Amino acid sequence: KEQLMTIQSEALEAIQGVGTLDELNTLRVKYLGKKGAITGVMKEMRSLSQDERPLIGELANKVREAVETAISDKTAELKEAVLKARLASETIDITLNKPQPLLGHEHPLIKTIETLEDLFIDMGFTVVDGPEVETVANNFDLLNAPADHPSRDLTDTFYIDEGTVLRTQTSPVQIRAMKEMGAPLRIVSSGRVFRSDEVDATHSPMFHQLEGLIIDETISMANLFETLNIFVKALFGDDIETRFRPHNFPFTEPSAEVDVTCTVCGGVGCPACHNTGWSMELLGCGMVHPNVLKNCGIDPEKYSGFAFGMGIDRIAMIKYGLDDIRLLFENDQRFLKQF
Ligand SMILES: Cc1ccc(OCc2nc(C(=O)N[C@H]3CCS(=O)(=O)C3)cs2)cc1
Repeated sequence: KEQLMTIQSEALEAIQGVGTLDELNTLRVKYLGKKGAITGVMKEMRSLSQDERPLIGELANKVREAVETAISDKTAELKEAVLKARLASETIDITLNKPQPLLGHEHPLIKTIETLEDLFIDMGFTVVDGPEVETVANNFDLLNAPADHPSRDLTDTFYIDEGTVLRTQTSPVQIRAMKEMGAPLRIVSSGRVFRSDEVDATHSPMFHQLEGLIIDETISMANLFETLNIFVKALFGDDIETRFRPHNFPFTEPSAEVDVTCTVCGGVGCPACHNTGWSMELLGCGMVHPNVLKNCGIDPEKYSGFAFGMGIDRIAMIKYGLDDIRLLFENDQRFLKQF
């Protein structure tokens, strides 16, 4: 009797103390197995008297049940603990903010080109494109540039060979369109142009230009002024004014350079416009020179037209308040991701 009670208290205490299912299994074998402690006592029952045997047998079963219950409870407890530990380690907090995918940004120059082209498309122009490597004829001769015109010099123009250049303006695209499509015509062309200028905060050997050209039977200087006025107000806002100063270009006569009131101070004068109140020479324009019409097979007696050109990089710099044109070409992510 004492043996059984000792076995029970040892077993129950040992079961309480185990940490893992393996240890618990070892205890189950130790107490309940074929060679276990309780089985051992049962075997010694033969030595007991007739009247003692049933008593001890009953007690032994009670001890076995107590140990089995304790083991199954502990098994459940340990399994529960294992499950809880596993759930804790595998918990995913869905409210954590995951790193956002890097989104692409449209380059400020592309945004400006798209804005400008959309404005002219809304005014009835068609966008045309052309090669960046051009013939001297399309880039100078057919544009009525005299043979000794300074713009032809190596200081201004990149030559591929004697008859081939990197275009210095997008005008050759308009020349090609005039030769291929004839009049009437309403086109804009934009793209990269190349000038072997000095490089500084406002000059780059490669920059971007947008040019427009209208040719029809009754085109006048008034149409030109109004078209550019509407364009400038659409781009910079209604209270921006334009000023046309006489100028001359080989490909237009008469010609004008266009100033617009400073987009920073609205015209009262500020550091951005050197206190003049004006953004100078934002674009140039003029009536297409009759020689240019003739060079492209269009009768200047029947047709007239106007043309204009602007530096897109310059407009982007004004629109986004940039002070160095090179920011547009360096591809510095810190700059680009702001747009
Ligand atoms: C057949 C054809 C006939 C005429 C043409 O005249 C295009 C024109 N461009 C300008 C002009 O001032 N352009 C400059 C503005 C700033 S810039 O980017 O440096 C170039 C005036 S008239 C074009 C094509």
